[in-house]
Amino acid sequence: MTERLSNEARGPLLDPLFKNGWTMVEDRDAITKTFIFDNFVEAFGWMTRVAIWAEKWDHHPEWSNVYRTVEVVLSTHDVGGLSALDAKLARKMDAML
Ligand SMILES: C[C@H](O)[C@H](O)[C@H]1CNC2=NC(N)=NC(=O)C2=N1
Repeated sequence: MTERLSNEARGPLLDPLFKNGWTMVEDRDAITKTFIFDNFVEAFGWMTRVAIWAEKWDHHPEWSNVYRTVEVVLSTHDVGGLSALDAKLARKMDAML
């Protein structure tokens, strides 16, 4: 069962991500990061690899791509805010760079 992150759970899950370039979205319980690649093929290839995990975990990013830049926002729509799944997907995105 996915649930919104408690205050106690946030530090351990989110602080490592904040150290890695993720930030909170203003006025929303969501995290965001902008990834810049060498070129479009690198950007889209990374998105494709991430998409396979997103589908496997049934947890999907909000993201947009312009040329070699990918802007990502992660939040759990079913609970109206951040859950452990967002931290898990963020870690996978960083690991797949
Ligand atoms: C029915 C399906 O399992 C849900 O709608 C899933 C799909 N992907 C999802 N992705 C995200 N980011 N949040 C969700 O709450 C979510 N829910």
